[in-house]
Parts: sequence; structure tokens; C-alpha cells
Amino acid sequence: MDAGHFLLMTTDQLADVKFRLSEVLPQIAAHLSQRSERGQVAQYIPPLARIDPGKFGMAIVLNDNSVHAIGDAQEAFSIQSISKVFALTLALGKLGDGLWRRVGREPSGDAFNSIVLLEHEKGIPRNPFINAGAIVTSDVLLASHEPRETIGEILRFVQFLAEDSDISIDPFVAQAETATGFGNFALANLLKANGNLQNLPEQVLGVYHHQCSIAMTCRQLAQAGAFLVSEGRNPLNGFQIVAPERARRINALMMTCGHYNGSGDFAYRVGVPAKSGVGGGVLAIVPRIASIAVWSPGLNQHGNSLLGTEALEMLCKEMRWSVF
Ligand SMILES: NC(=O)CC[C@H](N)C(=O)O
Repeated sequence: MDAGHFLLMTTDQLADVKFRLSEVLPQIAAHLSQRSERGQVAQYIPPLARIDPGKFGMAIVLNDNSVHAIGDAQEAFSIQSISKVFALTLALGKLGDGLWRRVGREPSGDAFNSIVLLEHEKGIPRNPFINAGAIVTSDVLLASHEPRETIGEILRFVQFLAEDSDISIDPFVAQAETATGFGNFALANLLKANGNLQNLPEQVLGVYHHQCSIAMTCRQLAQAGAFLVSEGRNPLNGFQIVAPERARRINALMMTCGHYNGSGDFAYRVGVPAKSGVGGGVLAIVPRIASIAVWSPGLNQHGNSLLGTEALEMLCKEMRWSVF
């Protein structure tokens, strides 16, 4: 198929965006390199607590497949909760709207790992991006398979989206999460007690902790997210990954729930759909224009990347990118 078929910007618009990026990206890198306050790297997952908070990378994929990158954009990091976007995409493919009988679509206003609402709301998590909701999504993907088959399915999907078979799971992170994820076990047990898990908590968490432990570079992540930019079609290879309507809906969930109880602030400051992870990564989508991955491991009080958010705020302001 003709690559031009997928262009959602005219050639002139693309040239203009590329020119502005060549000016703005070095400014962002220079500005952030001077910041001494970089947030705190996640402490509760031991291998993440050892990551250098000085790291910073950003990659932008435009829908002609050109990649514009700065900093440590070629260094793999733990994508953590960003994996929830890919798992949700697969789960919607399996269950369609049936998924919404088991998970809600509302922001929680609580921390990503909160258990409070889950008891109140009888085991139906508020949305698929908080841990409880993502654990249900993992259960859907597990269905009656062996955990390792489902883990392989998620990994292969991400590799397929990024067209990169080098993407892998960090076994040390997966092991550490399983050894220390007592809060996730509490969530999974409460889901099971409420009849909202079909499989055993340890099997479901085997899937969930491994999907969170996928390691990717900014470049790979921005490429894997590109189907959300172009109405569900992967601009790398032209495959229609999801229907345009589904891509819009995944973006809507990223906008309303992608940053947990920091989602309102992120929408206000940045203004595009995005999903964060406690590894310090953020995947942000500018519909019809760009897929952006940024990585800075230090987190703010909500567990979202402090400088990653700031970088996106600067970028979207300078490029005048917003869905509003
Ligand atoms: N916000 C996150 O990235 C959390 C994911 C992490 N694996 C957890 O379960 O706590």
C-alpha cells in the first residue's frame, strides 16, 4: 500500500512541524538538563529504585514515520502502567463492549493502587488504567490460557506494533514486582471475592506483573503508540489495528484516566491523551499528528513523571498541540 495513503497532514504541514521540532526539542533538553528537582524514582519496586534520576529521553513519531528524538531515547526503561494501553486494546479486541460490564470508564480520583473504591463499588474497578482495572483486563486476556501464553501474546503485540522483535520483558523487574506486589495481591483477592476474576489471583498477577515489566526505548514506545494517532492504523506498516472509533475511545480513556488522580492537571497543562507509568515514562498522543514517548524516572506525588510532564507541557505549548 502507498505510504502516502496514511498521511493525515499535508506535505507542507509535515515540513513545518519537522522544522519547528528541530528548534523546540533542543530547547526542551537544555531547559530540563538544568533542573535539580527531578522528583523521586519509584521506591517500591527495587530495580526501579536504582535507576539514575538524571536520565531523560523523548521520541516523537510523525505519521510519515519520521522519528525525532533527544536525550536517552534509545535506552530501554520499564514501561509499567503504559502497558495498560496495549492490554486494554487487546482486551477490547476479545470482549468488545462486554469489557465494560467488568470495568468502568470513569476517573477514580484516587491513587493508581488504591483499594478503597473497589470495596464500595462491589469489585468493579473505576477504569482499566488503575491497577485494579488493569488486573481485570489481564484476567480477560488470560481467559483459559497458561499465563506464559498470555504474557507472550501481549509482548508479541507490542513488538508487532513497534515492528521491533528486540523488545523484551525485564525478568528482574517482573520477579521484584511479584515478590513485593502485596497491594496488587490484595486488589486481586478482593476482585476474586467479588466474582470479578475468572482465574486465580496469582496467575492473573503473573500476567499483570510481566506486562508491566516490558522494557522499551522512547523510540519503540512512540512507534508502538502510533496507531492511536492515525485513527487506528499503524503508519509503520499500514495495518488497521483497531477501528477508528475504538482508537478515539482509547484516547478518551487516556485523557480522562491516564494519569490517575493527576489526570485533570495533566489535561489542563498538556491537553492531549496520555498514559504514564511509574518507570517514569509517558506515552502521549496528538491525534492526526504525533505519537510521543518521554522518559524521566523521577515521579511527582501522583506517581507520574515530573520532568516528563514538564517536557510534554513545553512541547505541546510550543507546537500548539492540544485536543482542545
Ligand atoms: N502506575 C504504575 O505504573 C503502577 C504499575 C506497577 N506495576 C504496579 O502495579 O504498581
